[in-house]
Amino acid sequence: MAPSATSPPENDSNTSRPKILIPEKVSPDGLAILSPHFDIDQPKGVSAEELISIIPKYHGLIIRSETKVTAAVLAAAKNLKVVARAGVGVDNVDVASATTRGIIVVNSPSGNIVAAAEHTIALLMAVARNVPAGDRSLRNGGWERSKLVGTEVGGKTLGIIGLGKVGFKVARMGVGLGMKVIAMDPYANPDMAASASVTLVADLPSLLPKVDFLTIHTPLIASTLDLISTAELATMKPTAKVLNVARGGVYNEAALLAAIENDTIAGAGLDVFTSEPPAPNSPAEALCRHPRVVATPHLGASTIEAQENVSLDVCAQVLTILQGGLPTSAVNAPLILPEEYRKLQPFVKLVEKMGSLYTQHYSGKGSKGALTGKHFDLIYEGELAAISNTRPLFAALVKGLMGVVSEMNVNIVNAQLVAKEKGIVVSEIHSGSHSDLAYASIVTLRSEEGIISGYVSGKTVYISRIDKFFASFVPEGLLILLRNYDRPGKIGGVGGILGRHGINVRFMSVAALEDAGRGEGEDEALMILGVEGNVGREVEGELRGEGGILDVSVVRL
Ligand SMILES: NC(=O)c1ccc[n+]([C@@H]2O[C@H](COP(=O)([O-])OP(=O)(O)OC[C@H]3O[C@@H](n4cnc5c(N)ncnc54)[C@H](O)[C@@H]3O)[C@@H](O)[C@H]2O)c1
Ligand SMILES: O=C(O)[C@H](O)COP(=O)(O)O
Repeated sequence: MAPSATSPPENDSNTSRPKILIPEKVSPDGLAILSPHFDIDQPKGVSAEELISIIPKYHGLIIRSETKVTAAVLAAAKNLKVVARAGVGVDNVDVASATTRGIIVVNSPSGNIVAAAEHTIALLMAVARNVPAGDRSLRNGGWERSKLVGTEVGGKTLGIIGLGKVGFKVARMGVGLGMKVIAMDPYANPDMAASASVTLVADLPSLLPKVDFLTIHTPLIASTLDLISTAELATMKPTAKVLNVARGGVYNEAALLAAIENDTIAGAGLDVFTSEPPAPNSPAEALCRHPRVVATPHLGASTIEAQENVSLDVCAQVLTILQGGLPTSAVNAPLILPEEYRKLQPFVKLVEKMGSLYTQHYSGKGSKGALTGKHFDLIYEGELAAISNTRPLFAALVKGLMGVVSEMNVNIVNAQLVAKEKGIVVSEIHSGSHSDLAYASIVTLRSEEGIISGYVSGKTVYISRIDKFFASFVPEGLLILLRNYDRPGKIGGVGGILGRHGINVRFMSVAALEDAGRGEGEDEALMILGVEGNVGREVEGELRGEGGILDVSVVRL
């Protein structure tokens, strides 16, 4: 069966434990979570070509902003289940390509927010008070007091573009410094902004001419690339200074350099660049050397605390994913609330088993077993029906259906794509609470050829129905399903055949027709045997030949 987000990975044939590659400096705190379970490699200075050549043997990749996880890297990563970004920005990861391949990308959305906001304030104060210039001068034997007169930030206007997690923290810190804070973010919550004494404005023309300091805290996306360029800078006060602790490219670097050189604006504090480190002879390099620019080498998240946070955050998620669970911060998967996760987890296992049972039980029965073009109803009854986000169950079904017939790595990230590609249509039906249900929740998989139902008790999953037969058995290990006439002596005959072939019977359950379902000639039962041993074609043939046996299927769950 192909490994996925809902099952532990198969190991590379040369290793005994799954392997994790960490080509950048990641705090050891999180690595301690992983080392008991996985082999961790931390090579230094891995080039793009080297990454492509070594990635096939790894199941997890943990990175920061320096490693470029390109489509070519992901194409070579035949065992990879997860790319974990120990930080926020995933602009160095080809997320679309990872999604297509079913590779989960996770990040740490909040671990370094305080660090980034504080670094913004550090740059704000540094550019306002010429701290680096004073330090440089003194080191060179100077004592330049009059040349380095700064400006106070208290009472000044701080403009923020992007009032998300970092932007909002910066806003609160700015207010704390006595600044007037105005912000532009079309998706910001106006109530939250008002509660933090931030005035929201509708657009850049309403913001730029007013600010003494401008800071951007958006991601770098198509709509924010070159957000501030020559035209925008020209509308600002010549005394204004700009800050960038978000991503290189939100200010056009050439335009920013020109604006500082021709006194359109007064200076800049920059932590991030379009190319890191800045390319030789590029505008970014000239900005870094400019006397009115304070520059740092992408240090926004580089605090001990932030690195501990992000490391713990992503390593916990890598462990969860590689052990078959759902991550808390997947970039390319639907979010699921923790309380929903607790409720859903056993059902994820159940539905995957049901899908796998479906494919194996109905396969070999002519075209009826084929999955392409098949329509399934996945029906949730009882408490489960009240949960709206059942995407993990949908994914578990597709994985279960496909897992036994395909090498494809199906998981919550790519399940919809895979289902579409294979022509599998699943209608999820939330059928509400029924007081007469025997269990708190029942899941039913219904298709043209039959019905499979199941339930969960504690952490154990059970199948309660196959077609017209009602049973209760744990769908685990090697099972033989025998449809037979419900007459005495069947069990002995079957037991004799299995015994002759050295097959051990772990359990046996007989599923009968519901009384109401008994009609004329319906004297059938379904025998479910949990077995250990090798059930080959010969055994199957002998079972089929046994008098009164109508149908045999062997499934491994
Ligand atoms: N320098 C560092 O070390 C460092 C550290 C942490 C975060 N970051 C970067 O900071 C940025 C912000 O991070 P965050 O966690 O606050 O992100 P976030 O997603 O919480 O916030 C981004 C905000 O930008 C807003 N936005 C998007 N497009 C916009 C537009 N065109 N105009 C105005 N607002 C727009 C969004 O509505 C959102 O509120 C990211 O690029 C992240 O990678 C850098
Ligand atoms: O996106 C982020 O989290 C920051 O830019 C931090 O990047 P880093 O992990 O490379 O310091």
